[in-house]
Amino acid sequence: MKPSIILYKALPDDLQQRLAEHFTVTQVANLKPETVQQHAEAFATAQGLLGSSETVDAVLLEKMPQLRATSTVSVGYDNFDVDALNARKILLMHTPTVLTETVADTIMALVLSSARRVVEVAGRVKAGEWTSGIGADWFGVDVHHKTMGIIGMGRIGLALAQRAHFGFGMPILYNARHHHTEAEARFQARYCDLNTLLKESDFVCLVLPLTEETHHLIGKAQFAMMKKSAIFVNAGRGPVVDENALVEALQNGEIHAAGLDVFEKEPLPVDSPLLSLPNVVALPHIGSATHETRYNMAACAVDNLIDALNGKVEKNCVNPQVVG
Ligand SMILES: NC(=O)C1=CN([C@@H]2O[C@H](COP(=O)(O)OP(=O)(O)OC[C@H]3O[C@@H](n4cnc5c(N)ncnc54)[C@H](O)[C@@H]3O)[C@@H](O)[C@H]2O)C=CC1
Ligand SMILES: O=C(O)C(=O)CO
Repeated sequence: MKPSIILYKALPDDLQQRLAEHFTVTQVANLKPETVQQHAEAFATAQGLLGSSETVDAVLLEKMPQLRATSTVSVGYDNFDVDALNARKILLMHTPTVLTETVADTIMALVLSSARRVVEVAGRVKAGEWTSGIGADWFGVDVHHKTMGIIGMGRIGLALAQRAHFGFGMPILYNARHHHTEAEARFQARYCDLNTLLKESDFVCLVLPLTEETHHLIGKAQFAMMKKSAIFVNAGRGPVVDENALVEALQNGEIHAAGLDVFEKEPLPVDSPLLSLPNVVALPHIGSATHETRYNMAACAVDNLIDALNGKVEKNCVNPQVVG
């Protein structure tokens, strides 16, 4: 008999078919308590769980006593209670690598659009304000050859450094938990402590996972250390930044501008003060959102679940130690 799984995300037809070849699939809209209750039997017998963005905590796991593997269509897994999964020896699979280059492209888009005020001035053109030659009030600031500081030199940080170094001639500073010899050799990236990075960078780019350690890592004191001309970019996770402190830093001119793909609360509330600041480019968490990459992530997540339920955890597994 095929193992049963819960699918809580719409997938392309061919991937849905691939899942159905291996599993008995129950598709649900989300993992809200009402949904779980409505499909109680399917949750009670499911050995696998595949989807993205929803919270997977100890309360949900209690409803899934047979669960052996979860597969998220994302590289970040801060929405999972990993301790609770480990305690039950449930595997957690994720999708690193397939999205790396696309997310690095998005970060460069944020760097360029916030520095050159692309969104703001394009809006002024559409509003009919371009009626004569433009003056300094339409100007931005240069990106090329400015110093880029990368907080979190992992897969995406490295792909960002590559773009900034080879494409824009930017000196790279970075902070991470370990020295990154590849970044140092290929891009002459210089390791520095966080405070030095904040003080010396023209662009401060955050590509960190959300953990207990990184929660509100960047707050009032950190914005105060940045240059007044600094542009702050966050494409990691919203809660790594104290958003009230960010708003204050932007309003008080402590930093020049911000480019943001992630927020403390998503979707960003329509009354967020960030939305009324002209020096903020706010995107709806589109780091990996291209047709190609979202397909590749979904395909990777499907393969990951098939592998995990067959005991194969050589790649894309967050907690392979729970096997055996
Ligand atoms: N905006 C978006 O759509 C996307 C956002 N992300 C976010 O980007 C994060 C990074 O992804 P990858 O580069 O693939 O992960 P990765 O695991 O390769 O890199 C993370 C880096 O952060 C460093 N790090 C972790 N804790 C740290 C700390 N306390 N201080 C300094 N450095 C620390 C690690 O050493 C590592 O170098 C994901 O966890 C996710 O939250 C990822 C994909 C898309
Ligand atoms: O993969 C992730 O972690 C995202 O944030 C979306 O691609």
